[in-house]
Amino acid sequence: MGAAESGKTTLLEQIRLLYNQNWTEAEMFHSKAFIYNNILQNIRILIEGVKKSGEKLTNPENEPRAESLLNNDESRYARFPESMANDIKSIWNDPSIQEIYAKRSTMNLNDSAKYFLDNLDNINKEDYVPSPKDLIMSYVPTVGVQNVIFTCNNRAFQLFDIGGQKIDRRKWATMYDGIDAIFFCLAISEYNQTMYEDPNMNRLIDSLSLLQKISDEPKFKETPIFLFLNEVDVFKEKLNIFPLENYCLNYSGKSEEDALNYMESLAKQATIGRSMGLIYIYRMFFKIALALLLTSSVFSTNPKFTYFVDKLKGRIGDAAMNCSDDQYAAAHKCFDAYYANWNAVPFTFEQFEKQYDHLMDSKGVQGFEQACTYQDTLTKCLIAANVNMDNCVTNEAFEDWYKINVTEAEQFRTTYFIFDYECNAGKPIVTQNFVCLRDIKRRDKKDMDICQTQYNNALNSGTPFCKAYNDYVTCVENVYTHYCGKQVVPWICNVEEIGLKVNYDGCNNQLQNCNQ
Ligand SMILES: Nc1nc2c(ncn2[C@@H]2O[C@H](COP(=O)(O)OP(=O)(O)OP(=O)(O)O)[C@@H](O)[C@H]2O)c(=O)[nH]1
Ligand SMILES: [Mg+2]
Repeated sequence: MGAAESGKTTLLEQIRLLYNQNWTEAEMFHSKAFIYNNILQNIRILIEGVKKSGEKLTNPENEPRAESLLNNDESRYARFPESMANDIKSIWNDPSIQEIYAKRSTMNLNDSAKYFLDNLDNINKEDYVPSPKDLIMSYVPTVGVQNVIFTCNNRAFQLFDIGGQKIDRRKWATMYDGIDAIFFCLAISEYNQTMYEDPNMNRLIDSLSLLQKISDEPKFKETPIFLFLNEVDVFKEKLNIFPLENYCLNYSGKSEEDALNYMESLAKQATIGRSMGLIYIYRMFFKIALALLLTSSVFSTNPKFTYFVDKLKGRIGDAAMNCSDDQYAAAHKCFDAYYANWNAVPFTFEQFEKQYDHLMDSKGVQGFEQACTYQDTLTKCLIAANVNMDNCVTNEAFEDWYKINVTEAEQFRTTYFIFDYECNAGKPIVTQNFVCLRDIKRRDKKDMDICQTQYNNALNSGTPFCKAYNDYVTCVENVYTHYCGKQVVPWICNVEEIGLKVNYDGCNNQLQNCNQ
């Protein structure tokens, strides 16, 4: 859900790409028609932009061409005649148009204008077939309902996409039954824009009141909302040109981060009264990059990217969270009791590690045994509450409970799994080699840095991520063998692999067998 042009269909298309769902010929045909329409609309907006600024086109020959484009067919959904295509190209390359394009955030210009105008030659060919990237970049207003079915984590999902223009919203209520989760898109970049449908209505205000309406809808009382604060890229670009305080009078922040936090606070206000487990807010930092990257081989092997894709899949998986509010609250209590043992104040991962090291240093192997009793109590508590770490205690849960950022949330959550291993299957190795394993962290700093550097270099030179990670694990194993002996290899191998697998499961069959 979300207002028009907030990115709903873009999100759906990305999901389709992730799950390898091809477009049908009819859809292709439909989108292709809109690409021509997008091109014409965009060049018209640019011409109007030059006019409004009181300027003229730099090349006088372009003036009559521009007039004819403005006065020609209202809209166009097919290839341009040769002469019209040439006119558009000539105008697009006009310095005045390029200058106004540079200031595009002042206009309601579609973000993909440049992409399509630059590619006009190709698009206007008789045998042109839009690429996935073209389809993602185009804006095809959704009329009625689209639906996609895909499988993630062995669960089948049916995702509906509905039109966000005012006229379409009237039909929304007919879809409210049987919905398990809502993806809501809010284009935060629109704070300075008004609606096509209602030129007196600010788009951000409209979007927020729509969000509030959905959040307050009795039928969605128990339905989780995944809120995507979208178009962060455009938002950041705009901030310098249109200061946020001119539009949001009670905003007094200074930085980009302040502005983003402010937007998030508006979204929170609109969803006030929802329990934490029923609203998840994400910032779409990746703009529409996800699908574009997916289709580009340069990026699809980039570890950061594959990691991200996996996270998005995880998030979609979260929609299926078979974790009730009660389980979520019970899990929170289990972790609160666990962390109370550690007395890490302030509650940061660094402080937690300090407390851990202190216990190991002061009490030796007994300290480790003590840490394992905390861990056992925690695990028992989670089992008693029938809580599954995978779909209930996500990184987002840690962020939510402890008001920490995602990096720290990941560190805390990963530590749970590593301790779980160390206090069970890995326990004999840890207790038998305790002092060496404890002290190696300090002694081997330089050797470990070498492993890290080799790993970074491998990635930078294009080694596939899983191979680079595997080589890194081998390197670390060698360091541990050198100081503590071969018997500790299964331990370090497992610790390193768990650290990866908790957050990314794309390498499972490509990592070495740790033999334990
Ligand atoms: N720069 C940028 N553009 C985006 C982003 N998300 C979507 N877009 C573009 O915005 C346009 C509108 O996106 P859609 O996904 O079609 O919008 P919608 O919410 O489905 O709109 P309706 O179907 O009319 O309700 C498309 O041209 C997208 O390529 C983003 O995060 N950043
Ligand atoms: Mg749409």
